[in-house]
Amino acid sequence: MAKGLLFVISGPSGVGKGTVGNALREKLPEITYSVSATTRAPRAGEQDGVNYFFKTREEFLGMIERDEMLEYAEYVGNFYGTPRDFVDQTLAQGKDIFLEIEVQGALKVKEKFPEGIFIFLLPPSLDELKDRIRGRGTETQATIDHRMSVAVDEMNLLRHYDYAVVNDEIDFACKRIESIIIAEHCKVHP
Ligand SMILES: Nc1nc2c(ncn2[C@@H]2O[C@H](COP(=O)(O)OP(=O)(O)O)[C@@H](O)[C@H]2O)c(=O)[nH]1
Ligand SMILES: Nc1ncnc2c1ncn2[C@@H]1O[C@H](COP(=O)(O)OP(=O)(O)O)[C@@H](O)[C@H]1O
Repeated sequence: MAKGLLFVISGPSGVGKGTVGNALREKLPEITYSVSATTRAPRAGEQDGVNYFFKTREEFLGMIERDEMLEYAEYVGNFYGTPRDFVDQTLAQGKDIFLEIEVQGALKVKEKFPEGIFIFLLPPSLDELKDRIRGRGTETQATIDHRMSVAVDEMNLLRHYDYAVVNDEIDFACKRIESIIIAEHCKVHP
């Protein structure tokens, strides 16, 4: 059986990875998403095992030590990582897997899975990005400033990606990603 394809959707905080990811899941329910582990505190409405596996720092470090992470990154004071087994099992079953992760982690995945398809989600502008992070209302001013400075550094890494998708309108961004998925499956040499 042919292995599935690994897609990584990355980009700065607040660009709309979660929003576009949710819209994509609604349109394409057959898509399998990896659930990350994190040491960040759950936000209102987030569920353990659905949005993230919420871990203590000790538990997370244990997973790293046991080599259970495909990649992990420290991002704005918390750890985030992709459990390796689920990704391997999904691909072995011939299914595609989607990772929605920040930029450092995406580049680590690229070292291990150079055949992966790396999609960078871009904001229409930096001002719009700041408005989106602020509008979400989940971050303090200090965290917003920190996330914005990280965002500028992250955008400089666009050249390592295969595709750039501007998230101007959620529907348009989804269409672009769907088109990429279709095109990748039509490749003669995937
Ligand atoms: N490297 C890495 N980044 C992740 C992982 N899971 C989530 N992230 C990223 O970590 C960043 C912060 O996530 P979060 O605190 O949920 O905030 P939000 O995505 O900006 O709402 C985002 O860019 C996520 O895409 C992971 O497993 N590995
Ligand atoms: N295309 C879009 N147009 C307008 N607002 C958007 C768009 N995509 C996302 N947003 C808003 O921007 C904020 C950040 O989106 P989110 O999905 O949480 O980003 P990320 O997961 O990349 O951090 C949310 O309030 C979301 O509703």
